[in-house]
Formats: sequence, structure tokens, C-alpha cells
Amino acid sequence: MWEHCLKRLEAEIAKNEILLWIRPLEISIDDEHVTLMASNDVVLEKVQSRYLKYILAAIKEVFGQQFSASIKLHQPVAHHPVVENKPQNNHQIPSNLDSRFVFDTFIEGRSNTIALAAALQTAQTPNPEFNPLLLYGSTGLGKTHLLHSIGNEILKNNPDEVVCYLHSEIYVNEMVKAIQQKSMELFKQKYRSVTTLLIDDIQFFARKERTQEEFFHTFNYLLEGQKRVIITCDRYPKEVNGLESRLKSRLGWGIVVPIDPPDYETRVAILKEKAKHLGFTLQDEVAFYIAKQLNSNIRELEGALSTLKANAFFTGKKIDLDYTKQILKELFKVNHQIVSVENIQKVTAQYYNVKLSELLGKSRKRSIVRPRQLAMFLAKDLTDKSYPEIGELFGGRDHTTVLHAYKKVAELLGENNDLNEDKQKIVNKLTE
Ligand SMILES: Nc1ncnc2c1ncn2[C@@H]1O[C@H](COP(=O)(O)OP(=O)(O)OP(=O)(O)O)[C@@H](O)[C@H]1O
Repeated sequence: MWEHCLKRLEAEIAKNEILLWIRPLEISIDDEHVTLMASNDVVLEKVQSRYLKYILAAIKEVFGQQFSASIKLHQPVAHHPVVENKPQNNHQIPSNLDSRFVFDTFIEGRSNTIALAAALQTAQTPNPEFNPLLLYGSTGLGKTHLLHSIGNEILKNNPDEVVCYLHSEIYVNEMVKAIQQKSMELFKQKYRSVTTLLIDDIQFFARKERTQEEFFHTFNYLLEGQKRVIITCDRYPKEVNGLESRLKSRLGWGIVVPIDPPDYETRVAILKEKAKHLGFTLQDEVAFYIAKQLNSNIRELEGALSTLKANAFFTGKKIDLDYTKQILKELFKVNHQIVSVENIQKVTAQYYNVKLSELLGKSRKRSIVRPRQLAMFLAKDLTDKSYPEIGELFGGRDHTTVLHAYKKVAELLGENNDLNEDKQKIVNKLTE
């Protein structure tokens, strides 16, 4: 259920913010009240001021309108918090590691064998043969899982290491803040004092020249000091437009390893294993069915399982093939169809009776802006494209414009107006 809330929040809150601030919260449910527990004051304050209202709305939607929610500080208990945010040594650098993502829970298959071997080698050897390690592949294939696994493994073997996991977007934000607050020296020192730097989704650095420059120097500093640097990217780094060529070339100095979509057998294995973790056994025929329908993204496999589990929980039904087909029909409908951003633009323009060139153009007329924002929202929701990629496909707009459009549309959809109907009709057209 909580997973559903997190998924629902993606409509309003950027994924990396969810990962950083909300996913690590522990939750407990008592009667019809959900208590969220933060690991420290900073998290408590941030969630309370920025995210609680969205979390409450998601809880009401998923758990039921009668539910309420509050947040408090986590009372230390015998088990570890999910994200280890304890500053390490004297460096005041949080590791940001998620303890659920470890090598033990990573399922090996043909598509990720080399990536897994390289990650293990990096984590388990003091001076890894290949440094930096760069993992690339499209969304939901386990890159972040492997990054955290490397960090967790290193700290398990040597708790004195200073490991830091960071999403590139957070690095950019921190740097902007450091520039504003004239604290660049501190910023530089912070990331140069780690012994392992894990940077996720480096494609976010595209066109951010100042960040790239600073990162380039930090990166060189760490490599010269034989510190580990592990990076992920959503495509082969040379193909990222807007990354400086000297950085691209440095990224390739160690080893560059792809992660491909999992083959059928691996998808079945992942489904069965993940179901076990969710507390139920998946019948073979159900696993075969889902693995056949969803053939690219492991995050989708997880989504299918939690949807199934939540529905079975509420209805008391057994998860067999018929029930699975019934519940996942909607999910598969969208996945069967190859929904591309171009299709979304075309169908949205047709629906609102505006020209495609207007939809992609610069007009600020309300009659154009709203369809454009809805099309951007659908592009984010129905395809694997990132905000910057969608911006590119909408006439070279900045990713913040797409993010703004996404948030605006999500807000309007929550207000029960005509936009809901428009959205549904466009989705129907795309998936019919
Ligand atoms: N081989 C695997 N075994 C077990 N779980 C996996 C595997 N690959 C991916 N997952 C799970 O799938 C989900 C998505 O993976 P992850 O977040 O690592 O993807 P990603 O490649 O970093 O995607 P993105 O670029 O969108 O962040 C996670 O919950 C992760 O644990």
C-alpha cells in the first residue's frame, strides 16, 4: 500500500526527491492513522514543510478517505533505518544508502551478468582494476540498485570508508545553493573527502556547464587519489548531448558496462523472488503470464506484483491466472501499445483541435498552453522519457518547463475538472 502511495506521489514530486526524503521514512498504521517516522530532524522538517500534504492526499487515495497521517521522529530501535544518513567519520557526509538494495537481493540474468561482476569487483577490491565504473541502460533495469549495493558492501567490509551516494540532480541543486551562499569551497571539500562516490543518472549534468566543470575536477581529484567513482547513465555516455567531450572521455577511462532489459527467464525469476519478499508465492503460470506481458522494465514487474497483492488483500481473492488477467488488464493495455511522445503529441493536438506546430511552438495562448502541458504530463506518465528528453521533444524546452507542466496538470487533475475527462479520452485513443 505504501508502495502505491509512493508511486502516486510521482505525479507531484520528482522521483529523486521521493527516493531521498520520502521512501526512507518508516511507517506504522494504527487504526486509521498512518504515522511516518523520520530518521532525524532535517528529514522531519523537510517532509513536514514540503511533502506532508501530498503524502496525506496519496494516503487518503490509497488507504481510504478516512485516514489521517502525521510525522514524528523515529525512536531508535534494534533494527537499522532503511537509509543510513549518519554522518561518517568527521566529514559530516551522509552515505544516503538504502539498505534494501544489496547484492543479495539483486537477481542475476544474462542481461546484467557483466554489470553485476564489475560492481562486485569494484565493491570487494580495495584498488579495483577498473575505475571509474560506469553502468548504463534505460530506466528501471537495476542501475541504482547496483550503486547502493556497491556502497553497502564497501561499508559492510570497512565501516571507516566515506561512501556517498548522490543523484546527479541533487549534486546540481547543492552546487547552485553553494554558489548562492558563497560556500563553494565547502562544497568542493565535501565531495573531495569521500573515498567512494556513487553518482546516479549523470545525464542530468547535460548542459549544466558549471556543474560539469566542478564535477570534472572532483572526479579527477578522486581518481588521482585512487578513490572509487561509480556512475550511472541512462544511455551510452557518448550519446548524451550537452555533456562536455573531456568529461565524456574521462568517463570512459575505467570500464563502461551496459545493463540490458532482462530476458524472459530472468523476468520470471525476478517475479517469483519479489513475490516472496512481498509475502506470497506466485504460481508458475501467473509468473509466466506477467513475464510475457511486461518485457522491458523491472520497476514495472514490481508495480504489477504490488498491484496484484493490494487488490487480492482487499478482495480476499486468490492470485490465480484469471484474477491476474482481470487486475492487470489496464496495466497491460498501456504497455502493449507502443506509446511514443510523438503519438501523444499527435493525438493531443487532434483532440483539442490545434495544429501540431502550435502545440510544439512558443504560443502562450491558454488554448494552446493547457493541451501542451497535458501532452507533457502524458509523455512523462506513459513513456520512459526523462524530463530533459521530453523538453527536447517539445521544441527544445528546458526540463524545468516540463516539470512545471507535470506538477500543474497533476494539481488540476486532483481538482476534478474537465481535464480528467480530456486526459482519459486521450489515453483511450492512445491505447485503443
Ligand atoms: N536484477 C534485479 N534483481 C532484483 N531487483 C531488481 C533488479 N533490477 C532491478 N531491480 C529492482 O527494480 C527497481 C528499479 O531498479 P533501479 O531503480 O535500480 O533502476 P534504474 O536502472 O536505476 O532506473 P532509473 O534510471 O529509472 O533510476 C528497483 O526496485 C530494483 O530493486
